[in-house]
Amino acid sequence: MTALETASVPAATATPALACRGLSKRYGDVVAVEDVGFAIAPGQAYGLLGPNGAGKTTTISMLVGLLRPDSGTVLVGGVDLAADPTRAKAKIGYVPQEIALYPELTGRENLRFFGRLFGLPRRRLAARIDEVLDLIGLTDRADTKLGTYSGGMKRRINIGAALLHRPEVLILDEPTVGVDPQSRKAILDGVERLVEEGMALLYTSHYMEEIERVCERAAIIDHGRIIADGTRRELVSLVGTADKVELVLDGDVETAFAKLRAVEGVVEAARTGASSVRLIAEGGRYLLPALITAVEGSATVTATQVIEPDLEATFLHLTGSTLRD
Ligand SMILES: Nc1ncnc2c1ncn2[C@@H]1O[C@H](COP(=O)(O)OP(=O)(O)OP(=O)(O)O)[C@@H](O)[C@H]1O
Repeated sequence: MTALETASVPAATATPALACRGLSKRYGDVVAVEDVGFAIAPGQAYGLLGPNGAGKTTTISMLVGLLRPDSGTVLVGGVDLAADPTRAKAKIGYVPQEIALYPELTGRENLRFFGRLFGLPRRRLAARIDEVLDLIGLTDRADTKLGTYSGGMKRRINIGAALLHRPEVLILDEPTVGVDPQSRKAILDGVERLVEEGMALLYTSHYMEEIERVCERAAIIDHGRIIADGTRRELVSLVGTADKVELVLDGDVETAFAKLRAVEGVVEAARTGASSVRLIAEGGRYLLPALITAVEGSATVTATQVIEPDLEATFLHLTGSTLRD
């Protein structure tokens, strides 16, 4: 079961770790972000899912105080970012897409450098670096030069740097783009651990599998606007409850196809090959026995696949384009 499926709605009374309302930003004629708003409770992971250019990075830049919004407000742990930027920013750990680290220093030395920048006292910092290295799974490589690290390991050090000052909110902008599978796993595992420990997380990605795994709730963002938000269940229900059912048949496929089309619940049917058909069916996963029975006497079903609606399907449904366009 994914995080999105087990979501619980946070108590309305809790102060959100991060909240924004009415955020908008234009670049000349380009509306990069328009009227974006959401709230993330402590211990909750919130996803921003959208294709490249949807406005995710612009949104984040406004949330972390790097870009002044044309309009809208940002509250970090109840602190207004515009009114008290120092206190608000101290609660945020931000990991940008670009990696900015020192290749001649070791992983540990890079973390020490960033810790000193944050003004963390030397003794507390050493212990905190050990904790962070454990969390990002790089204790073993901590004392080798960063220049020898893979892209994914560098990204993990970048995440570690953002965690040193124990932020209340972690903001990750496409953290797994271009990283190796081992680092991807380490990043996702580490992030899940942090959320379990009570950190609020904002996670942007155009990989819907990651959003589904990590985030309780998500917003689908396209052309700068949030076009839908909610739990996975709420989001996919926008597509309807129909499943895609693919069958491979052996026998008189033409007759079997005609019989399948007539089964109650089948809303669409297409031949996808000499012996294969694709059906769109309400509750398709429960309809399989009826489909198999329906073709008896004409053909036998030799393989089946049921594809339930996912966030990708939701995105396609809402925007008419795929996430990876
Ligand atoms: N500095 C800028 N000047 C002009 N236009 C910009 C600028 N930054 C972003 N844009 C435009 O604003 C829109 C949103 O861009 P943004 O980078 O926020 O999208 P994104 O979802 O983060 O995509 P990506 O993952 O590719 O960064 C795009 O149309 C982009 O071209």
